[in-house]
Amino acid sequence: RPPARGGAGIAGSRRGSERTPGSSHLLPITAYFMGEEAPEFRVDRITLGSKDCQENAIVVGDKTYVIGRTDDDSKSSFGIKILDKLTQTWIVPTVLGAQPPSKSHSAILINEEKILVVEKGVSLNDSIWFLEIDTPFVKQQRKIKGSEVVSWSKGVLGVAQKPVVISGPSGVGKGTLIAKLMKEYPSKFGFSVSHTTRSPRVKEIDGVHYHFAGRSKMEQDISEGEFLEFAHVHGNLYGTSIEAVESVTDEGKRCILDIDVQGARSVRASSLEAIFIFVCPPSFEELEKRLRARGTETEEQIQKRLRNARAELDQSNSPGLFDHLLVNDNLEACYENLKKLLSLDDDHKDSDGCFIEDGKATACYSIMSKTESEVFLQSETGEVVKAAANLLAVDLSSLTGGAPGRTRGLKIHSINSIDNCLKGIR
Ligand SMILES: Nc1ncnc2c1ncn2[C@@H]1O[C@H](COP(=O)(O)OP(=O)(O)OP(=O)(O)O)[C@@H](O)[C@H]1O
Ligand SMILES: Nc1nc2c(ncn2[C@@H]2O[C@H](COP(=O)(O)O)[C@@H](O)[C@H]2O)c(=O)[nH]1
Repeated sequence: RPPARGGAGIAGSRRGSERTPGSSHLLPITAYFMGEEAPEFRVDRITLGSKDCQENAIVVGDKTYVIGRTDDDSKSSFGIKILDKLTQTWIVPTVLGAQPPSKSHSAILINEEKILVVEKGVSLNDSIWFLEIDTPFVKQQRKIKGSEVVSWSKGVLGVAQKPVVISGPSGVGKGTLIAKLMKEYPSKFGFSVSHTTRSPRVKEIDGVHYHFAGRSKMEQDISEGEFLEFAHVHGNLYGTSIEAVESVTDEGKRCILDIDVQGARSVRASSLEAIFIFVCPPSFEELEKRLRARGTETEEQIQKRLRNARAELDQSNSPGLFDHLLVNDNLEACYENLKKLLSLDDDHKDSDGCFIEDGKATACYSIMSKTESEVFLQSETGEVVKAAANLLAVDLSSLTGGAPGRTRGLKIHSINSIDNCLKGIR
């Protein structure tokens, strides 16, 4: 809200079956059917076995994941089915996460947790996806739902600066400080727009200050793993959707979260690496004065917020929770201190780790082979292999995140010749 505004718990598969290292491999579904007896499998409108790889079957232990494409009248989408070899049954899993564009693709098993899917006919930036089949998030969701789950996660080149979590009691000036920061550095920082069940204040805009949401829809989205954190604050439900944070980061900006202490605790416990700042008032009396002067709450609400403020101030010293405490006495002085804190954190300098000049150009790569940490992609645009960009290596050694957000830390570089590529494989 700059400055209007601001959980608990991110979300992990049953994996009973044994897997022999090296037993996983990629094969066309047709080959699978030819080689082994399989139960009847009817998928309406999945294109099977074409040269364009509109479907793949990937064997992981006792399961075969079939990633296909279904077309209905208006659009095509991915269809995923799992063949359980032990029970000889087909399972249709719940598929979480935004799915790839679904044109045509190639796929390969990266490890027992995820499958790399490379889309063709879209920009390189949009072409790399992971289908998570047994990551901690998928395991957790499987437990919650009591049924089979898989989840998409988009691969993003490079790493971003750590998000900044700002907490502190209501009325201390978090929103005011954030608004100053966003005004001075509009291209550097982006605000994580939270969801809340509270009613909008005058001048608050849906989608800008908050996503104002109905409780049942918000609770459903939380149960489906869409939230990084959520909390009941001053009688309402507030939460940070994963999309709120990822969309800021996708724009190349550093994400600022204005959330309460419970939310900060949840983010600390999540996989999101962030900087945590607690903003204190110079005194309790001054806090009360600011809350009243803002004039946005009823007397009853002010009393509730002040009661909660005492508890939040008590928790500001919780070991390992906040990295920095800032006292907001004089606004300008506090803002300067905030800026100092943020520029000190340069351990994650902006870098996209990408050596490809134009990630926006349409790409048509398919998976050629893989080593321990790299996957080699070959361009299908025609020309022979001599052009550098015809062969790409995707370095998967430093991936971070994953479903239910993005998989970041991809590095892609071009390979000069097929010989270099083969050397990598040998
Ligand atoms: N250093 C300061 N000195 C005096 N007033 C301040 C100072 N900082 C902020 N204020 C004022 O205090 C009021 C509360 O500030 P703000 O709305 O930014 O608080 P907040 O921490 O974001 O509250 P909430 O958690 O309820 O969203 C505002 O009217 C703001 O103008
Ligand atoms: N845990 C979360 N807390 C949040 C979130 N968004 C805002 N907040 C906090 O709520 C209070 C009240 O905000 P207000 O706009 O009603 O005054 C404040 O402390 C915010 O920091 C959220 O997504 N998660």
